[in-house]
Amino acid sequence: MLYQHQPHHQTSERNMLKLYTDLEIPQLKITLKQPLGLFINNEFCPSSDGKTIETVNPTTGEAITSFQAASEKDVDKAVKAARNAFENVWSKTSSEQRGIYLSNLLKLIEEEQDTLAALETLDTGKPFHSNSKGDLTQILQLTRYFAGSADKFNKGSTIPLTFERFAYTLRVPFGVVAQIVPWNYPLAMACWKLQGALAAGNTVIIKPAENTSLSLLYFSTLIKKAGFPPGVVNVLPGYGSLVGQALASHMDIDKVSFTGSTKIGGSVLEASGQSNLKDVTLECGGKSPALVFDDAELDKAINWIAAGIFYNSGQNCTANSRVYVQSSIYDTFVKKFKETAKKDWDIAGNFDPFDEKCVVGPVISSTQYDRIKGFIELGGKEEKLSSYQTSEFPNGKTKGYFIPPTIFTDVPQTSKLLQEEIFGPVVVVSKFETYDDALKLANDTCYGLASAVFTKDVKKAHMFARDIKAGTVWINSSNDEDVTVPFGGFKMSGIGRELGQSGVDTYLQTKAVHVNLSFDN
Ligand SMILES: NC(=O)C1=CN([C@@H]2O[C@H](COP(=O)(O)OP(=O)(O)OC[C@H]3O[C@@H](n4cnc5c(N)ncnc54)[C@H](O)[C@@H]3O)[C@@H](O)[C@H]2O)C=CC1
Ligand code: BAL
Repeated sequence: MLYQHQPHHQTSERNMLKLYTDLEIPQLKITLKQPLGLFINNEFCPSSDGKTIETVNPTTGEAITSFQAASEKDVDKAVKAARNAFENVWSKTSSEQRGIYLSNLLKLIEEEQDTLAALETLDTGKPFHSNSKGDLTQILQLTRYFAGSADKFNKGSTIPLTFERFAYTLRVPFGVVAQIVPWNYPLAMACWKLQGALAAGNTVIIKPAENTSLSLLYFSTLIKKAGFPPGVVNVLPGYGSLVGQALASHMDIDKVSFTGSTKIGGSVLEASGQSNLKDVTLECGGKSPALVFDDAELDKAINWIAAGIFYNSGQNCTANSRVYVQSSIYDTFVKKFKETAKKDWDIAGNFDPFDEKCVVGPVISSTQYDRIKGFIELGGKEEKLSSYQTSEFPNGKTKGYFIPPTIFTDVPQTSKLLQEEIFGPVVVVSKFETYDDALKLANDTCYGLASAVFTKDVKKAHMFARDIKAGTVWINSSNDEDVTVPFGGFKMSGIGRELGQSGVDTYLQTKAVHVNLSFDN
């Protein structure tokens, strides 16, 4: 690497002024100029108080570089830029032209996809070939979709009232939108939100997670190259408790969209209520069930379920982290599930996520590593549960945050491991007898993000789709998203929907216009 190691959270004169650094990713022979500043009005700038945040490579536990961390003053500056761009430029730009800017962006993402994917792997540890490139494929699909939607989803309707009166509705953007995104899919989650908001005609201030800001900062250079006018997109890296909180509380922001933990989602909602009642979209946590009935195609079900929990090291809000299996096939399922986990998802001593053979990378941070390890220890030592790990913890062999896929079996419904979101490669398996039994267990959670059912019985599958309280239901698959399909949660998993037409609708509000043709009254 060309970067210099900096001790954690150090603020120095040199950092204060540093707006770019050269990064080299030797495995892919990629060298890039990494922006490190706040992106406001299409320029990278230092933070007002000179604070920086160091970002760590989870594969090695070592620092990559430090970037500027926004202050409250910078939030105000970005809001002013976004407000000015909305009122004077973007609200007067045609929807067709917005689509053209998004199409320009699509072309640039296509050209730079390997660099963006490489940055994602460097900063998150997710395997380059099996994960980061997949994230970029999805980003290209959704950018294409939203570019095409800019002049299509903003149509209102006409409502006849009486002979001399009618009304029509306009679908108009909110104005200035704040977006707060997490670290599990840093660029993909940003693009789920950003492209939809831009297609709808809003200007945006987007905050990446403090531990994964590099890809979005690099992406900002493409925003400028694509021709978006200054102030339409502003990227504010910084701490959630400061920048995220300031955005959620800001009096001149019209909408906030957040993805992350249910706890912080609640505080974003509260901040809106305590400030200007800005519109709120939340994508929060999950503890998604997968049900396997005795008539399921067992091997296929196991492949889907293993991918649905171990992909991205289990750091998926929709991960099928609770598996319920009908008792008559339970033992066979458990045996085969362990075999599949070992065969397809073992870390296997591979600690380089740029290597094609690496399918399970490290988890994002030492904090998450300790948290997930804590759950595994709790399951074994306190709850005395049976478990299987595809291999030992690789202590001493790497400084990265690698956690071997772990399966807990015969887990009671009351177990903490079954009730709480672990957000790692850890799954609990339990048995059920009847459909009613299984449904009750599946719905016994405060979350309602996603669910999966495996059966050849069409009636049972659709009954489950009807009865489960979750925003997504997969029948004979799991975690296979599509950018054209709406996504979001029931219960404490969130408010609102993203992707598909909902991904634009969520950034539009309805204005009703009443027309009176009579001159008499
Ligand atoms: N639903 C999902 O996709 C995600 C869920 N999580 C869950 O959250 C757990 C903890 O992870 P964290 O990184 O702590 O998640 P988090 O909810 O704190 O972070 C998500 C985003 O919110 C921002 N944020 C933090 N505090 C804020 C505040 N007071 N106001 C506004 N924004 C704020 C962060 O900077 C980040 O950009 C994970 O173990 C997992 O269970 C985490 C990331 C993504
Ligand atoms: N698959 C993207 C949403 C999530 O799992 O966090």
